[in-house]
Amino acid sequence: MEENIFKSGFVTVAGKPNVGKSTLINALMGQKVVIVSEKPQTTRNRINCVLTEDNYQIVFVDTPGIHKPLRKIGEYMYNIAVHALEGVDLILFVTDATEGIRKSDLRVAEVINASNIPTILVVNKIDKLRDRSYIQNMINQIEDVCNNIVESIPVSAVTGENLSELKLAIIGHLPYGPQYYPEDIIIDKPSRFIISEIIREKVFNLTREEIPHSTGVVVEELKERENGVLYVRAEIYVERESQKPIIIGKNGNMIKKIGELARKDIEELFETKVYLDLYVKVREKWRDNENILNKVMGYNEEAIRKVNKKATR
Ligand SMILES: Nc1nc2c(ncn2[C@@H]2O[C@H](COP(=O)(O)OP(=O)(O)OP(=O)(O)O)[C@@H](O)[C@H]2O)c(=O)[nH]1
Repeated sequence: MEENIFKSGFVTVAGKPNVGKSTLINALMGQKVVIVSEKPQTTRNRINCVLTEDNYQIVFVDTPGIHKPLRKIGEYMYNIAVHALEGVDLILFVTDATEGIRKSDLRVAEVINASNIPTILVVNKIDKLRDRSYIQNMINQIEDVCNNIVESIPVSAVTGENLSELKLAIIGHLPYGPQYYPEDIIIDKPSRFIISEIIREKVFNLTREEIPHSTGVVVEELKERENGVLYVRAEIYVERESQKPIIIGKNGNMIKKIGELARKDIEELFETKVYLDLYVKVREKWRDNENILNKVMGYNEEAIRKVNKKATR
């Protein structure tokens, strides 16, 4: 492959929580690689998703939504998101068309403007709009704050409207460059992380109120047994004793459901039979416990620094 005809680059997908960043990445990737839920602040970590074709490689950097941090974990998520803007080739700034432009979008716009990195504004969820005449006004409001917007494209990550135009625009703004990852890599995280994310997605989607945000998942053991079955032992952390029975559910129904759905997804992804052993543990205030965040969940300063593209290359 000649380098001078191959385009490549790191593309950070940024925006406030719940605007559809992860859904957009899955749609552009053509398969589900990152978790999605209808609740804000689902994405907690930085995840690189790699799309390789004959003449280009796009490395999408999925980030937590940029929002005011309330806890230690929120601070971590904020830092990850802001640092993920450093040193990349392009930013996709995603907004939610159904909400209009809010103060929280303008705060993100200021952070993106300060980065000086070429940015495509993506106005998402247009499938939900009854009147599309407001879109241009939203674009103008963002362009007033962000001097680095190179193009603005309304899309729907769910119906796929305008996604091929968006993909062409992304490739158009990428530099010529090397293939950073081998073509069989689609996500640059260890298996344990990917599995814990799949389980976390099920908890997020099946539980309500404060439960989803109070839970964390740690894969404690992962090994292939002699019969070819992949054995996974994972712990679901909750913050209070009273939350434990909610995750377990009546007669263990909830944890069974979480396990069944997660097992199916893990089996599909790893193309093997899986035995999933789930436990619920109370870890008081784990979201403010630096030791748990750093050592157990891998949310640490080093991980934040690693978001810099130069370090990844
Ligand atoms: N109707 C519609 N819904 C969408 C679209 N894109 C995303 N959604 C929904 O919006 C919700 C949030 O989507 P996510 O992809 O998890 O959003 P996110 O920005 O990654 O969220 P955080 O992880 O909180 O930062 C989900 O319920 C999606 O199904 C879209 O184009 N149209």
